[in-house]
Amino acid sequence: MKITAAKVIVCAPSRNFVTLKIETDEGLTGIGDATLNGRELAVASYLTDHVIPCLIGRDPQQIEDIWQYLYKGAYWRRGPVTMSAIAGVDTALWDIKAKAANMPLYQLLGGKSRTGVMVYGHANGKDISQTVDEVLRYKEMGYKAIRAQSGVPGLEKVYGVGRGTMFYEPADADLPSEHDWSTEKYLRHTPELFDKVRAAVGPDIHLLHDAHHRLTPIEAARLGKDLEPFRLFWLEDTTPAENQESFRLIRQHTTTPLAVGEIFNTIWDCKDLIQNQLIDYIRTTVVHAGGITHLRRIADLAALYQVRTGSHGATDLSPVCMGAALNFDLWVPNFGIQEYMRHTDETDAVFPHAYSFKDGFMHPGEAPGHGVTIDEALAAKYPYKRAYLPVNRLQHDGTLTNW
Ligand SMILES: O=C(O)C(=O)C[C@H](O)[C@H](O)CO
Ligand SMILES: [Mg+2]
Repeated sequence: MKITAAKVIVCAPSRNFVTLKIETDEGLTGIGDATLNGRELAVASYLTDHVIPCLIGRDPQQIEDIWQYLYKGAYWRRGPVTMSAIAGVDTALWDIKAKAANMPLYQLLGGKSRTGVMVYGHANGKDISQTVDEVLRYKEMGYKAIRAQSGVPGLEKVYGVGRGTMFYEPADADLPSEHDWSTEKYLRHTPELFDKVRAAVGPDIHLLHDAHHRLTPIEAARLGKDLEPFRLFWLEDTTPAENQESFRLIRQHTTTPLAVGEIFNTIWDCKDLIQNQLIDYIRTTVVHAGGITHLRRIADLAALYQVRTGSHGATDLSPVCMGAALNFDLWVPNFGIQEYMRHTDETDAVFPHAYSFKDGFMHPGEAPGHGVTIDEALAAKYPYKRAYLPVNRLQHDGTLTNW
């Protein structure tokens, strides 16, 4: 088999997505997600100008060799743009291989390890009472795991609090909008939020929370301790993880399980965190961490240390990524949970898919490949529209801080 053509499709049905489509001389095609929120065109150019010319004529069945060729062959390794581009290729190649075998991708990876993929949904509200109501609504819809985020009194705009319900899109303007931040207000408010949420939802629902990189290690340690009575499934992204060592301090102070990794691109970003057992869940994804081929490597390392997977699944990861992730999740032995932020009907129409949700669990479906396709004619009706993530400033003096 040979790769005869490849193209990048950029479209914006409700938000921007970058999709790579690979064609072969045997008529089989595969698609991969290469979306990088706010930097979509950089990945599109990386693929069109630098990667696609290297793919033409290669055997698409040699997934490992092509992965190594793109990773080592560029000389310049790692980084979100490179690794999202490699992920787009890798996902499309796994799609082709599974279609050639006439199997859903999870079968090719080794078959299913579980009956379904437990996912967590996003409940949020402008204050505690609205957030509690939303958590109860998610429980009603069948979710077994729910992430709770709420507005903080005295802060105008906070990550995780949407303008509507059931859909949350943080990339909200064509230049970065500005949020305000006060760690003191947030640390005062969040334990109270979980006190109320836990009391309302009962002991059996898994509760999660995302601090979105905004704390220092010692502040994170304090939050972890304060949340211990409410038995969280995980506390996510408490502090930036460029310095993996900083998680040791948090770990020394709290038994609240820690999750991190949605912005990681390679195994090198989490090697120390995993080997020193400083985290409980690794959140790397198919699209931002080099595709199925590399994610499998990370999961295998994590398994040695009883760290489980909990892949990122926000709306900026396209349905193509979700389809691939669900196949991966159904197979991976050390699975923990999968994030599931529902896409809009517009997005779903452009990306018809075999996956489904029932009673808090998802299933990738039985279609050959990863089970997601793209309606190119419909995609063409939604041209790219620049949209950026916000930035954050400290409320008391305007210093730029982590968003
Ligand atoms: O889903 C999450 O946990 C996030 O933190 C979402 C991110 O803000 C989003 O993917 C940024 O593009
Ligand atoms: Mg997050």
